[in-house]
Amino acid sequence: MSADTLATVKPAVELEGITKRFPGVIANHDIRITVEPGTVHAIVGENGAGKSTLMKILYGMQKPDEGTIKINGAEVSFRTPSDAIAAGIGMVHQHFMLADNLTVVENIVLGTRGGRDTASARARIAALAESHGLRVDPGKLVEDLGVGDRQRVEILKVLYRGARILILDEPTAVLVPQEVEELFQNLRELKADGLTVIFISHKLDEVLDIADAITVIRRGTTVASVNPADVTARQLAELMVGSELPTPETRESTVTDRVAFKVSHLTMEAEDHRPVPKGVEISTYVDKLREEGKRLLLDDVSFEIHEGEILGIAGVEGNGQSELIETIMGIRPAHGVIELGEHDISDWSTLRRRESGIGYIPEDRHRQGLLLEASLWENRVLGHQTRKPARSGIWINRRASKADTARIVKDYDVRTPSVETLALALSGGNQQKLIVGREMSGEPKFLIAAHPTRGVDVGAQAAIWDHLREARAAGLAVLLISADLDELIGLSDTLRVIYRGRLVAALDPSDITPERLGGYMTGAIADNEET
Ligand SMILES: Nc1ncnc2c1ncn2[C@@H]1O[C@H](COP(=O)(O)OP(=O)(O)OP(=O)(O)O)[C@@H](O)[C@H]1O
Repeated sequence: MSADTLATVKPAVELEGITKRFPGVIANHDIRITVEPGTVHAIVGENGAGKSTLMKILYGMQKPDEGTIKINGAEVSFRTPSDAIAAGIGMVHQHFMLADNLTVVENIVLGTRGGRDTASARARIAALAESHGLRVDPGKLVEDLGVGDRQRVEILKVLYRGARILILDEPTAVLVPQEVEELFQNLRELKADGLTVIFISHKLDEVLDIADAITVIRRGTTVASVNPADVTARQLAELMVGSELPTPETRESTVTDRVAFKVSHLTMEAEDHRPVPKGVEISTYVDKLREEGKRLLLDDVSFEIHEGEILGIAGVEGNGQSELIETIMGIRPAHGVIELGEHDISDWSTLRRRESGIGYIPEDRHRQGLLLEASLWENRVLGHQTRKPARSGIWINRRASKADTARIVKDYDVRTPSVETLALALSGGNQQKLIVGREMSGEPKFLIAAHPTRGVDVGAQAAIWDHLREARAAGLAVLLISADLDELIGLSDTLRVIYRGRLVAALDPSDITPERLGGYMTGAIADNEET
């Protein structure tokens, strides 16, 4: 673009003096951001800094109390997301909103006028995909697509609705390094085509890699707008938190020889669960299932975790991680044996498993982790009703529960006006900190940590890692499942990879790079062991 045309081009988005108040909290205060067209503009900030609120305002989901929004120089006032879409804004959510049982084309046209898979719809999608370099097979069922492809479908979906300004909410949280590189390539092409991308992320090195401009939000207000060429990731993190950060400690093994948790030959069929016929060995039965060509969601999974050990399981989402966790928690049946310490717990109820010392940080904090309509202290008690501090005789001890919630709020730096606040009023990262605090407070013997720091900022992430390391040093056994490869490599004592329901590799975390790990996860590097 030449200097003459630049002078006449209006900013794609101008936010001027945006303020949004909730009871007891000012989520946004006098926010000022200018996003130039044809750029990737990153917005970074701690948990609860106000990023989501701001994006909801820009996407018409919430109304600001004060301030103006201009799109391409014209002032707008959105009442609903449809208004924002009509103005050329598209939102790609972190959790994909696709129907698994429909094809790529059907998903893209769903909900648009016409809304059917017609030849002209197909032609338009093919043209969009071609011109923006968004490679994906239009006739495939979404359930057969990998995570990176699904994200491309989400991007195509908003482009199909005419978006010229795309908001991406933590788009790399679910991707392996190779997919991140592909996404960035896609974003560069979109930018070259004159589209504008607003990119929300906690991963500062990625932000520095892809963004043309970065705005830092702290405690609801814009504190800095920086050029990525002028800052390091560390300086950016310090701008975000307003103080200096701790450095990661060196690894010291705390692994003992006492087995805390063990699973043997866990196998789950895609079809309905049927019991293993009497007198038949599980491994013989599994071989038979394989011979019959049955699709296995878990395929003969065996491992043990010692006291003081963190076992990390890497894998692209959808390769059996959820099934594994659900089986261990007693939510979904599978063949095989599960042991906690001395006990065979395969037939125990979920409640009994929890009461016997299994802690669980679930992967979906909204569906499994929190009652959003309940207060923080009530959420503290959730799933721990029968134990201290909740239980006092047959009653729930409110005073003790509230005091313990206040302790968690302090120890885990949960940003909230009070323990009476409803969970839904907390930012995503602060909800996560509350769950981690609650599950660690139950003093579990064995902890399932599924994406324990998803959506939390660098400061809170370091704090959660410290808590996990401390508990491990005190003898806790942890099963860590995470899409954050640095987290997996940094925390795990032992690392396995799950691919199509099978544990395919046993790796030494001190001797692996995220890129090689990504290779195992996508099947590009084959098994390094047979069982
Ligand atoms: N509906 C609501 N009611 C009350 N308070 C709210 C509501 N939505 C957000 N808040 C508060 O506004 C503040 C900003 O939250 P927001 O979700 O915008 O933060 P964020 O920067 O997106 O955080 P994260 O990185 O954790 O997702 C927080 O203190 C949050 O508790």
